[in-house]
Amino acid sequence: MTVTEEIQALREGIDGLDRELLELLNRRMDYARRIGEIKARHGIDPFDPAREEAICRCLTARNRGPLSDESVRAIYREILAASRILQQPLGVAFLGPEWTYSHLAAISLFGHNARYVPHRTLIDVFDALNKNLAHIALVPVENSLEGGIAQTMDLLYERPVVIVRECYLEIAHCLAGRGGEVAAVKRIYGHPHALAQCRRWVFENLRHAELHESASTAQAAQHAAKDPEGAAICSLQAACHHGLKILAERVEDHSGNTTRFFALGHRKNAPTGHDKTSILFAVPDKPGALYTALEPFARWQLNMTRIESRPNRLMPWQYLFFSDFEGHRDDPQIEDSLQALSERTSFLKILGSYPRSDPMKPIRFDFEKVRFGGEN
Ligand SMILES: C=C(O[C@@H]1C=C(C(=O)O)C=C[C@H]1O)C(=O)O
Repeated sequence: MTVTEEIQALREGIDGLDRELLELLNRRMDYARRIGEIKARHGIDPFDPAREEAICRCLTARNRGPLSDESVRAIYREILAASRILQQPLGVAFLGPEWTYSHLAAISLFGHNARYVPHRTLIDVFDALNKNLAHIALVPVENSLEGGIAQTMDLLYERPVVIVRECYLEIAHCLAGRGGEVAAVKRIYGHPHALAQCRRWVFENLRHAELHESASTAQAAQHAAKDPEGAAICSLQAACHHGLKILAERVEDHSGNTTRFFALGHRKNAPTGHDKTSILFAVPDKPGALYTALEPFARWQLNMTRIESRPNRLMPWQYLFFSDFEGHRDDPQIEDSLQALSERTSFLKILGSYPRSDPMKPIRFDFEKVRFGGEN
């Protein structure tokens, strides 16, 4: 057998499997369409994030390779997106323009087959959800280097929203320009957070360049595309989208730069057995108030994964606490703790229970694939 014949024989195997896969996928879509019809008749929201996460979790648990678990998830992200679109295209509002890290986070959760609508400000993103112009609002919550995103925290306090998903995205910045070399760059465009995250690299490599703040990393790429002597600090995807050349990769000062995002909706999730719950509360101004409020969580051995305070802007010198812990609000121990908490706090808002993601395994976008699609 020649090499060509050998490859041809194996390709026949692949072609046969692809035909079977297509047949199976269409049968799967048919079930989803039928479920969609039942949901439409009964006014049920077509999108069920907890069910989707349960499917992915069950499949990755069964997976014996050679597919990696990340690949199984990536494939199912798109299968689920194609399935959802048969029921109703999912409208996702995010902080634009296109190819911001928020856009990438949204794609990592909902696949390429959704109706993504960029908005100019975080307030507009929340408004899109509250005015029912989108099913989901995708917002950044905290960054591993810079901490909580103040405006998101304030809006979570003010607006009636429910957290339905979380995701951690690795923030990998590049320096991208219209051409030339790093040394020829006279102006650097970047979002203030991105500039701050690359401060040392810029000092060491482009000490004399002027720094220009942009409203987003994607807008920085737009500016760089118009300035022959300029460059942007942005994602590879934003650079490719604006036809920029990658002058340097991974220019952030610390590896492990990760941003956490919330997908907000209106409907409470069912438990998946692997959830996290986020709450927001204020305590009365008296000794031991915070300790007393949290005591039931310790008694039930609930794992608190975050606690962060923000000034309450409606009541000066009072504080709001944002806290996350493992488990679902319907779990008996958490129900009990939340009941006790409501009696010991001056304000309590349960922001939602949602499938838990691992901050140590953030979503990474495939660099090679992006470069292949771009100019470089
Ligand atoms: C088909 C359904 O609707 C949507 C599509 C899903 C799927 O394709 O498996 C899962 C959850 C929902 O977001 C369902 O609720 O089961």
